[in-house]
Order: sequence, then C-alpha cells, then structure tokens
Amino acid sequence: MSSQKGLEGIVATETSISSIINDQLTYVGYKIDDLAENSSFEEVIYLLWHLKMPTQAELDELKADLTANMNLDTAVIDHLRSYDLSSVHPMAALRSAVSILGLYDKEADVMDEAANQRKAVRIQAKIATIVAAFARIRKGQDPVGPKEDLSFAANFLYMLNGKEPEDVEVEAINKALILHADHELNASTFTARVCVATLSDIYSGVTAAIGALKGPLHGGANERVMAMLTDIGDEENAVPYIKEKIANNEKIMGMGHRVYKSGDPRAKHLKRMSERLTKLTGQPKWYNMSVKIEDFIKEEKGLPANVDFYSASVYHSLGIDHDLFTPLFATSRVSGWLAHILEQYDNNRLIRPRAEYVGPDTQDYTAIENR
Ligand SMILES: CC(=O)SCCNC(=O)CCNC(=O)[C@H](O)C(C)(C)COP(=O)(O)OP(=O)(O)OC[C@H]1O[C@@H](n2cnc3c(N)ncnc32)[C@H](O)[C@@H]1OP(=O)(O)O
Ligand SMILES: O=C([O-])CC(=O)C(=O)O
Repeated sequence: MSSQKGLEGIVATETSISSIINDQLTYVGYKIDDLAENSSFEEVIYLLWHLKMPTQAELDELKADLTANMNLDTAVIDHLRSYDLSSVHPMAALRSAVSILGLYDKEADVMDEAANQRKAVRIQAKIATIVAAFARIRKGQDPVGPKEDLSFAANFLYMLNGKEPEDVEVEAINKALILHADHELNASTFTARVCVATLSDIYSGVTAAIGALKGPLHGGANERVMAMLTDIGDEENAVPYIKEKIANNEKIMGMGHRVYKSGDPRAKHLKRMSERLTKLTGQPKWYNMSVKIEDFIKEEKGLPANVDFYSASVYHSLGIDHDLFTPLFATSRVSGWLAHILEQYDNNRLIRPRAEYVGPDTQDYTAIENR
C-alpha cells in the first residue's frame, strides 16, 4: 500500500456540481466566464443547489427566501458580543457562530431532503449577516438587518457598512461571490463532504469546512496577500521583496495552485476588477504592484496567480477590512459547500481512506517504571 501525498491527482468522488477540465472551470456545465459576466450570485446559488438555471419565478422565490432568513436570533448576536473582540479573528468567530446557529435551529438534526434544503437557505443567508454583524460589533456599532429590495451582494455591503452601496461596489461583490462559489473538490469542500458522509448534520459540515478554508494554503491566503502588499509598500520594492522571499524559500501568497498549471480562470476577472477599482479609488499602486509580482513569479517559478491574489486588492479598494477577506470568501463558498453536502447525502457512502503505516515495527509493552 503506498500513499499519494496530499491526495494529489486522486479522484475521490463523482459530482455534477462543478468541473475543472483543461484549466477551465464550469458550474453545472456553464462556463465561469459567462456566469461572472452575466449572472447574479442568487442565480448561481440556485444553479449549484438544483443543477439547473432558475426561471424568473424560481429566482424571485429564492431571493425573497434568502432575504427573509438573513436576520439573526438575538442569542447568536449576544454570542458574537461575548467574544474577545480585540483579538478574535473573524474566521474563528464565523466558525463558532455557525456552530451556534445549529443550536437554535430546531431542524438541525432532521435529515430529510426538504429540511436540508430549508437549512441550506438559512445557513447561506445567515452567514452573510454573521460576517457583517461581527465586523460592526467589534467596532462598537450595532448590527444592521437586511433590506427587502436589495440583492444578496448589496445586502451584504448594506449590513456591513450601514448604508446602501454604490452600483460599482455591488457589481464587484456580486462578481466576486460568483467566482468563489464553487471549485470542485477543494480542501474545504472535501472536508464538508467527509464530515457529512458520516451522516452528521449540515451545520457540522459547514463548520468543519470553515475551519479548512481558514488556513493560508486555502482561503486564508487572500488576507495574507494584502498583508504582503502592505509590507511591500510601493511598486519599486515589489520585485526585490519577492526575490528575498523566494531566496528564503518562503511561499508567495496567492500564487500557485494544485490543479491549475497554466492559470486560474477566475484570476483574470479579479485582475480586471482590481485594475478598475484601484484606479477609481486613486490607488493604482496596489494593482501595479500585484502585476509586477505576478509577472515575476510566472517568469521565475512558472506559477500562476490564483483566485486569492487579485481579490485582495479588489476587497481593499472596496474598503473591506483585511481580516474580513476570508469570511467574505466563506460567504460565497458556503453555496458550494451546501451543494456538495446535499449531493453527498443524496448518494452517500462513508469516506474512509487508508493510511500507509511508516512508524516503528511491532514493539513490546514496557511497564512505566521500567522505561
Ligand atoms: C482558493 C485557494 O485555496 S487557492 C490557494 C491559496 N493558497 C496560496 O496562495 C498559498 C500559496 N500557494 C501554495 O502554497 C501552493 O501553491 C498551493 C498550496 C496552493 C498548492 O500547492 P501544491 O500543489 O501542494 O504544491 P506544493 O506546495 O507542493 O509546491 C510545489 C512546488 O512549488 C513551489 N511553490 C508552490 N506555490 C508556491 C508559492 N506560492 N510561492 C513559492 N513557491 C511555491 C513549492 O515551494 C514547491 O517547490 P519545490 O518542489 O521546489 O519544493
Ligand atoms: O480548488 C482548490 O484547490 C483551491 C481553490 O482554488 C478554491 O477552493 O477555490
């Protein structure tokens, strides 16, 4: 029995939700480029959960359902207030808060398909509110509830900032939400599937997935990209800074990908958004710096920028706190996690691989006083 480190190249499940073939990403067969240019996040949620595009009536119903479920139980808000607001990372707050949500959902352990669909709507809606509410609470502000006539993207910004966003901001967040929604068997989605394949509940699956997304080799990279750009400071410093990191064998955040070798198809959309938004905000240096890093790493190491790289300067330009970048990723990716959880329940088998044992040979037990 031999192992494949990091399960590279292992096909662990079948899915009808998304695919990466020849470096092209599709959701249910629809190209990510078409969806990013033409669709709304709510339409993509529907697509991922039902494996078909919604009619107008179906879309309207989902939108209304999401908005109606965005409000949080006061017990959950009280919980957010009880955290150490000066030090708790918003991803840790989100992970704990989603677990808490499950405690207040009477259907948490009801396993039929209709109940799971209802819980999916509640979780998708409330995650956006938790991220926004926590961000406000830690600034000493009260949480703001959703507005009925706003889209998911607009409501997220409204609940975060307490004022209605500009069209350009809504467009950017809507596109970012679409681009991050699903990605085949990435680490957090696999985590969610492993968890619910034991027939554990949907809240456990999403909580586990948030934990996996938090790490810097996965979703946590976007916050670190911005930390790196901030550290670099100006365009002239970009290449010398990166050269030094490479010389020290350090990884450059937002660069490289397990699956894509020629390039991450989502990155070009975020790159264009970054160029536009950094110009609009009068801070083109974030974009220019990013391009220098991308070109250098491509040339030097042959590695492409991944989805996390340009999302950093996009979110920064939208005035979003840097430690909210990964929670924003989670607000989108939860749609994919939920789709995969429902798919896993639908055709379940326990996920239980084997390990190649490389420890010592059989050993004799020695009583503690003789060791
Ligand atoms: C949404 C997402 O999750 S996208 C990924 C977000 N994460 C990041 O951006 C973190 C930085 N990137 C990385 O750590 C990696 O590229 C990963 C984790 C994304 C994929 O990694 P893997 O497929 O496991 O490749 P692995 O880490 O084994 O790297 C292979 C080689 O490329 C190098 N490499 C990979 N990524 C980078 C990087 N970002 N910077 C510098 N070198 C890198 C490694 O050092 C290694 O070199 P070696 O063979 O000489 O030792
Ligand atoms: O798929 C992966 O390995 C990581 C990634 O890009 C994502 O989750 O979007």
